[in-house]
Amino acid sequence: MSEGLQPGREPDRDLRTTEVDLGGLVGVLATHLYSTPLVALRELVQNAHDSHIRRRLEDPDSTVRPVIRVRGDAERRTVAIEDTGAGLTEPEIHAYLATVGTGYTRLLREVTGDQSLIGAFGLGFLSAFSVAEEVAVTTTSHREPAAGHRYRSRGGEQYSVEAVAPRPVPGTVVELLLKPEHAHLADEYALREALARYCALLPIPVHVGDDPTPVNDVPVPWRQEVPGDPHTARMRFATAFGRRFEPLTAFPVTPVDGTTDAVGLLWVQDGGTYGSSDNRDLSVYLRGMLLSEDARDLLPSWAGFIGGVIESTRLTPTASREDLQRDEHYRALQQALADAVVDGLYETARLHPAAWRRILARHGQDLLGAALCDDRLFTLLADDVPVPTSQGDLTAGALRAAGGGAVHVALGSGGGGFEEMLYRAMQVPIARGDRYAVLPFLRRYARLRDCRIVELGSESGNRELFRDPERPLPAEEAAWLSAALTDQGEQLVPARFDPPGLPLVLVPDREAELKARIEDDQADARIPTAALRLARAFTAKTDGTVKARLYLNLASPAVEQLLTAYRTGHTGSTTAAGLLRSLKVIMAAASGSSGSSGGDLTAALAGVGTAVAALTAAVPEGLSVVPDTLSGSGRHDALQGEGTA
Ligand SMILES: Nc1ncnc2c1ncn2[C@@H]1O[C@H](COP(=O)(O)OP(=O)(O)OP(=O)(O)O)[C@@H](O)[C@H]1O
Repeated sequence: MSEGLQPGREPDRDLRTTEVDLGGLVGVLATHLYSTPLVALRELVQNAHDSHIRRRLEDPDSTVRPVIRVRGDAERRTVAIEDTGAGLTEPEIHAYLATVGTGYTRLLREVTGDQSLIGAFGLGFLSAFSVAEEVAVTTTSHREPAAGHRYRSRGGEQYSVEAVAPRPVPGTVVELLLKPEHAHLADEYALREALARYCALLPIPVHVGDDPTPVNDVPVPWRQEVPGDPHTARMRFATAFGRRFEPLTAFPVTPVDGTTDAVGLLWVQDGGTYGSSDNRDLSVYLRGMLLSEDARDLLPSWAGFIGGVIESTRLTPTASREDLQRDEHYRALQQALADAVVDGLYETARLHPAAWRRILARHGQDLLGAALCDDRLFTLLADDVPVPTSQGDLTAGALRAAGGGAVHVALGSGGGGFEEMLYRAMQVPIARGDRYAVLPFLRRYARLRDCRIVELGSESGNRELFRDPERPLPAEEAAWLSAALTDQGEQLVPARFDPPGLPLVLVPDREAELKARIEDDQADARIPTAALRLARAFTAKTDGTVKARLYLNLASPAVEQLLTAYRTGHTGSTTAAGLLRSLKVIMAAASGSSGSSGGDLTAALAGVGTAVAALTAAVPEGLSVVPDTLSGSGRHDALQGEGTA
């Protein structure tokens, strides 16, 4: 610790008072405290509101109907905020309006305990100077209805007060002569837009210009006086408030015992969200006044589809009253809002099935991810949320039923590879594991519902697809088949798989594919050097000589017949093998997996013609090239196999 700072020791120096450069301070407060010029209007409307509350507290018998009116005059470049509240006496102008850091409002709240008063810092009025060249406040106090005073100031540092005629009814009008750069604030259309948001929860009607309808005329659904069905009232409010999206449903936020006092409304927004898109939109009000328009961090990060409005007296605003202190109340509210979203979705699923279906269709992708973040949400969504599959969106339950009790998910990115072709032949839908949250969601679903998950494209998934043959093929037969069926870079793998009608399938080696792509000379031009060096260091470890595996289905009648023919020395076996080889090439070309191998398509097509010609060539009476085994049901199956594949 330095010598100058010692705890507990009284300084024995002369105490002097810190000087304040008032001009500088006023300038900073007026110009830099607030992020948008509209905040000045909010502060002045809020003062008008507080003044009405003051009037009610001091003069409970008053019959004056509280009204706030804001007028813009584009030609004169002025905005005026008018109230019929308490007004100010001349000493009050000096003591409160013109004293930075002191206001009457906070005192009044402390004395009366009235929590509907908004002002606290004694700073807000200064914001008028951030948008105005000159400010005039003409006021008549309800205590001295025969006296009028006008405060005037340019810049806020110096001011004058003069006696003027009293206002017809007590109250105040604050007039701003706007700086040229803020002239747009005088546009009444823009004023209406901004004030509708700022004042949505204010209990006193706020009018713009001569409009007889207040900007805040939509009933606030969590206030008791709203008549009719609560859901209708909620939807009405959400529709009026949600600026960017139509609401699909709306549900309440209610105080959580001892934790938060927040009340309000949340809604599910229409408008597609994909994966990580974040359209969270939360406005926070304190004592009826908008504090923050973008308090999205109070909502759970997975709730990109939620909009809402809440109010709470426990949150502490920053002095600019545009943001919130991140204190324990803030954190408690975060938790409460996450619970409110989950409760609301449960309520929607139960009470509003049509809206629930729209939400699932609209936000399925987001909900898949959301379900992973919240256990209760997972339970709600496990059987309802649509999962993108090769056969369109399906629930995990439908996916499982169509997969014979297992959910199938493809890990590859392209889709449409051999797995898909194989499963299409079996009518089994495959979930798109490359889409946001699909794979972890299905893994969790499989654990919850105790069902099998088959991950295609992984080694275990391929093993699941291609089972080992019951008996290994004799080496000599395997060698003959390999020579007859494979092309360069292909490896023959005898196996058993479904459907039995499919005699063989060619599966490209994904790592070899990657290696070929990375080692391609042109990769230099497309991939940054450092990344390419790393990638090549990795692919150097993969062998890459096997570009594709040809799985031969020993459970297929066509293959069985072929082997029988070969074993009996039937002359047609070579022709039949040639046909299968052509089939392989044609299927690989059709499934788009012929890139790295698979043979020449033109040659394969020609091969079909040659085989047909050989099988149908005129032969002497009594000498058949087609043995019985191939002319019966086995042959029929073999042809069917070609057809289905
Ligand atoms: N329209 C008005 N009618 C009557 N009194 C007003 C009006 N506007 C301002 N005042 C008085 O001027 C005081 C200072 O206003 P100012 O906006 O600077 O601070 P505040 O409203 O008290 O607090 P905050 O900075 O939190 O808004 C108020 O407390 C109030 O006593």
